[in-house]
Parts: sequence; C-alpha cells; structure tokens
Amino acid sequence: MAARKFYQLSAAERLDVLREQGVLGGSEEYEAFARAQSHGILEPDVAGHLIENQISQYALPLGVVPGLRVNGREYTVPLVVEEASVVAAASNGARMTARAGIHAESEPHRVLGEVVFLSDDVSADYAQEVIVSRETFLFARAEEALPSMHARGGGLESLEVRATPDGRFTRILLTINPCDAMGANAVNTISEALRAVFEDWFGAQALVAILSNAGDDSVTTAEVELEPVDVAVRGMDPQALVERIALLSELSQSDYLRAVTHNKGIMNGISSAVLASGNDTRALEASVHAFAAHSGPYDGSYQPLSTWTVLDNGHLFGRIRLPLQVGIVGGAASSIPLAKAARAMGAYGSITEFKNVLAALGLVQNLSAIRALAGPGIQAGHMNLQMNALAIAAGASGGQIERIAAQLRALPASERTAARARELVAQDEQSENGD
Ligand SMILES: CC(C)(COP(=O)([O-])OP(=O)([O-])OC[C@H]1O[C@@H](n2cnc3c(N)ncnc32)[C@H](O)[C@@H]1OP(=O)([O-])[O-])[C@@H](O)C(=O)NCCC(=O)NCCSC(=O)C[C@@](C)(O)CC(=O)[O-]
Ligand SMILES: NC(=O)C1=CN([C@@H]2O[C@H](COP(=O)(O)OP(=O)(O)OC[C@H]3O[C@@H](n4cnc5c(N)ncnc54)[C@H](O)[C@@H]3O)[C@@H](O)[C@H]2O)C=CC1
Repeated sequence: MAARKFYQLSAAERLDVLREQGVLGGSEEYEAFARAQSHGILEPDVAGHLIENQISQYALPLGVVPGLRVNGREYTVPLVVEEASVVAAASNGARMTARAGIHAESEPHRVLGEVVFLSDDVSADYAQEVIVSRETFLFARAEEALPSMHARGGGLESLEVRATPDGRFTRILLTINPCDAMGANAVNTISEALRAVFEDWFGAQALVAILSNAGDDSVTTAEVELEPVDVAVRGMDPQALVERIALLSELSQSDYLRAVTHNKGIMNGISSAVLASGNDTRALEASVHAFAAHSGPYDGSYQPLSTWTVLDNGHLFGRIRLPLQVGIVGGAASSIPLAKAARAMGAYGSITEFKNVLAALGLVQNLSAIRALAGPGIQAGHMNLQMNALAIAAGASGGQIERIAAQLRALPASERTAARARELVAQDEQSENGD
C-alpha cells in the first residue's frame, strides 16, 4: 500500500511527523500543540475537517464592548483580539458617544460577480447586445443555479457589461443580492453557471468567473455629533482638544503614512468583531483597504475611512464610510459554536443592522485612538493595559500577573522591558517561597 500523504494523516500523526522532522520547536511546543488539540474548544474531528493539514487549535480571548448606542438601540458587541487596549478603547468610545448616539445606514447589501473574456475574443459591444437580447434566459439560469436564494427574494439582480479601463478585457458584471449571507459562495455559484452559458454563446473560453471583493456599491455610513465635553480629557481645554482631533483627521487626508495607521485603528474594532462572528476577515479587509485606496479625491490616493470636523457650533462631527463584506448567516458560524454564540449575542436582527453596528464600532474605536493622540498620547493608556501581556510573556501566572503588571506600571516607561519583567517575576517567586 502506498504511504499516506501528509494531508491524509490524523492530526496526532501529523504532529509526530513534524516532531520527527524537527520543525515543531522542542518538546514544549509539541506539548502546547497536542494539549490545545485535545483540550481546545472545538471537537478535534470538527477542527480537523474545517481546514487542511490541521494539527492543533488556536485560542484568542473574546471580550465585549458594552453600551454601543446605534440608531437608538444599545448593543453589546463581542470582539476577539490579541491586542491589549482595543476593547478598552472601543468601550471608551462607546461611553463617549452614548449621550449623542450614533446614526448609521447601509446601502442595500449586494455583491458583484464578474465573468471575464479577452476583448479580442468577445468585444464589450457584442457581449452587451447578446445579453440584452437574452436577459430573460440568463435570469432563469441564475435562478436555477441557486433556487434557495431566489426563493428568499435574493439572487441575480442585474447584468452589466463593462470593458476594463485599458480595453483589454470584457467584463460581464453580475450584481447579486445574497440576502443575509456574505455571499461569496452564492455569487461564485451563479457566476460559474452563467459562465458556461456565455462560453457556449460566444464560442470562447472565459478567463475567470468569480466574485469581486470590491464593495464600493454597498457602502455603510455612520455619523456622530459630539459636544466637546463628551470627549474631554483631564487637564486639557475641550475645545482645543476637538480642534486637534479635526487637525489629525486633516493630516490623515494629506499624509498617506498617517492614513494607513488611522485606518488600522478603525479596523482594530471592526476586524475583531468580524472575527468573533465567524466571518471571513480577509474578504473584509481586502474590500475595506481597496475602498480606501480609490474613494478619495483621485483614484489611487489611499484615504482615511473616517473624517472628523468641527462644526460652526463648536461640536465635533465624525463620519465613517466603508464597505463591509459580512453575513449574519453562513460562513464558519454554523461549525464554530462560539462564532454562533457571538452572532446570537450581538442580536443583529438583519444584515443591515450588523453592518451599521460594525461601522459605528469602527467610528468609536477611531475616536478613542485619535482623542488619545490629540491629548495625552497613545502610550499612557495603551501601555498601561499592555503590562499584563508583558507580565505573562515573562512567565507570570495566576495572581502573579496582576502583581507584576502593577509593578511594571509603576516604573518609568523606559524600564518597562521584558528583562525587567523577568527580574520581577523571579523576585516575586523568591518572596512567595519565603527565600
Ligand atoms: C486605554 C484607554 C481606554 C484608557 O482610558 P482612560 O481615559 O485613561 O481611562 P479611564 O479610566 O478614564 O476610562 C475611560 C473609559 O475607558 C474604558 N476603559 C478604561 N479602562 C478599561 C479597561 N481596563 N477595560 C475596559 N474598558 C476600559 C471604560 O469605558 C472607561 O469608562 P468607565 O466605564 O470607567 O466610565 C484610553 O487611553 C484609550 O481609549 N486609548 C486608545 C487606545 C487604543 O486605541 N488602543 C489600540 C491600540 S493602538 C493602535 O493599534 C492604533 C492606533 C492608535 O495607532 C491608531 C491611530 O494611530 O489612529
Ligand atoms: N473572495 C472571497 O471573499 C471568497 C470567500 N469565500 C468564503 O465564502 C463564505 C461566504 O459565502 P456565503 O455564500 O455567504 O456563505 P455560505 O456558503 O455559508 O452560504 C450561506 C448559506 O446560508 C443559507 N441561508 C440560510 N438563510 C439565509 C438567508 N436568510 N440569507 C442568505 N442565505 C441564507 C444559504 O442558502 C447558503 O447555504 C465564507 O466562508 C468565505 O470565507 C469563498 C470564496 C471566495
């Protein structure tokens, strides 16, 4: 019998192979992988069937942002993230915007598919002519490909032919309503079904039939108007603070280097909430950053996803606009129990509601970050919370974590190092042992 390939082995067998190859690290790493596999949250056979070449499981903390007020409702939003201060900052943002509340709205949830031919094989004009004359057949074929989506009121909504800007390719664009799902699989199924029809009619092979992660036609907007006192920082004039926040916002419009970091701050909250919900974070982020790269004054200028301005009445006005390729059904949530629980806890009654909450979360996350930057700086708040992670990395466990973190916080910033944390852990152990 032929030897089984790596991907045909069990998780335990794969671990053994990797140990023999010496690529696992040491026995400590082997133990860590093996323990997480048997004591992880997922049943080992579920984990082993979700991805390929699986050897272990990976856990991250799940936290919540309480009291995020969006469109008159209060949400408790679950986040999964490894970075200290993200949840605290989002909670801080929810607190600062609770009085005013955030208003959010989403354009209809749609995803684009594209079937692409070389324009030498199929000209845009010809494709257009054929599609217009046989539209009824194409819609019937799309319905046949995914009858359940059609029955829900979704499915193919429109067909449009657009050549690429350089004229080399003819794209047939399919606008699809995936109802409450993110829609990638739905769009791919319909696109491939129509590809076969087009190839038959045109007598040419399509280059590709796939969804586009560009979400420019399905954008969510969230806005908030705050009084300076809502964002006040001790020891600083609130009006001067909001003026500095607005200036920081202008900087991110002028300076690409700052825009990237500004958007990273926004995605701190959104990506973490999307991860918690069992949605595809790669699709989300590709879509968001592509939008940021061509939604500005000229195509190709990477822009901030949010802006903050001071209104004539002295209030601070914030607005965020971005596409959110997510779903409240489908994806990994049906197989990952905690993702399912996180979706249920978010209590998003519709896909629009989920997107509105995500955009609001991004806006308040951004507010906390730039308020800190415009005020005391980021390190004071962020590094305070980061001290727990430093203590854990230095080997602290149980009640020691809080003790060491408190000692680290009391040190000047320049002395809060890994080496110093290890020294403190060693001293703590000595005193615990009565040495
Ligand atoms: C860190 C804080 C919140 C401290 O904030 P603070 O004002 O020093 O602390 P506070 O004790 O006055 O707390 C204010 C509120 O923050 C929340 N809060 C406070 N502490 C906790 C905690 N332990 N757990 C949960 N929530 C917490 C909580 O809502 C609290 O209100 P309260 O409930 O007490 O009335 C503040 O300094 C802050 O918001 N900083 C921003 C931190 C941040 O953005 N971190 C992300 C990592 S940095 C990054 O990745 C991106 C960045 C910053 O570069 C993006 C950019 O450049 O734009
Ligand atoms: N480029 C990309 O972004 C790609 C992403 N993917 C993956 O595709 C998955 C997302 O695709 P989907 O089609 O959203 O998920 P999916 O394949 O899980 O489909 C959603 C399922 O939910 C059912 N459903 C039940 N109630 C529904 C309702 N009210 N509205 C809509 N559907 C309902 C649908 O019939 C369907 O079976 C993600 O796992 C993603 O990682 C796959 C290929 C490419």
